[in-house]
Amino acid sequence: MRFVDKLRHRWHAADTLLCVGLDPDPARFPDAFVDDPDALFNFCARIADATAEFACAFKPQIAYFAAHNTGEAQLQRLIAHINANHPDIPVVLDSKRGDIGSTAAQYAVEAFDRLGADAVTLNPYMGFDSAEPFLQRNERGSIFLCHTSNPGARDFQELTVFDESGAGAPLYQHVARTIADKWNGDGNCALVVGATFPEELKVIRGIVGEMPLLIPGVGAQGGDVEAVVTNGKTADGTGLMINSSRGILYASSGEGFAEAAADAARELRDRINRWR
Ligand SMILES: O=c1ccn([C@@H]2O[C@H](COP(=O)(O)O)[C@@H](O)[C@H]2O)c(=O)[nH]1
Repeated sequence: MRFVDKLRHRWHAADTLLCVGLDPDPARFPDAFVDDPDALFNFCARIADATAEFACAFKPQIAYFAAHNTGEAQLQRLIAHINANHPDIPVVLDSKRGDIGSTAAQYAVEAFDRLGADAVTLNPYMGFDSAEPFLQRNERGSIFLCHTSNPGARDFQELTVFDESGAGAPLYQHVARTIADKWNGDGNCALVVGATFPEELKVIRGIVGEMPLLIPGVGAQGGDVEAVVTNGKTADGTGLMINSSRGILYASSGEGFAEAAADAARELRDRINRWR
């Protein structure tokens, strides 16, 4: 099934807009994982199984795996585990790729063929030819950075740029408009918008119509759930993958870590649904 269809189906079937982020940091694992060579996989698989009923998507962040010798093999195994055991839940690989076309083609193979992700996060900075190898895989999702959640997002993303007609607008709005109008011919695009910028989120929703938005920044980064849902939802009360990673993964460092993660996921799912 196409990524966008899988996501839409999941929003409605499970009544959730929560994306569970998988950012495994061994320094924060419960003691039971200390001597486990497959700790990244085992920890994340337990979290995924415990939180699946509350999730519209899972988002593994590649850096937390690639930082370790056997990490990418464990990531591959984790995505295979999710695809086998939770086939209705799309996997978004957060790798923020972007390079010249020939190299981008290899990154597309990495994300979709080797790792088996349904969608991937991409940096649009290098332009259309850098995105094309991903866009051509139109059964998969291409999720472009638009307005990120970090304080430094302002450094470039809010600078005024001028298009060919001479009209000026902040760069993030130009990115949103270009992707919605020119890159999304197959309906397989989505955007990353930080929860920490709810006013900008409202503007972006106005530009992109029903396009799915991946929203990191609630939980540990302090984004406000009410503002995110109110400003970002579509007319039918969906349109969002609201991500929380550390707030769910490390809800407890004790033996009951998976149950604590499930409680945190349920609580956030419910808090999101209150404002839909
Ligand atoms: O603008 C962005 C884009 C991506 N991220 C990623 O999302 C998660 C957030 O983790 P929390 O623990 O919920 O803060 C993480 O993987 C980031 O790399 C982002 O935060 N902001």
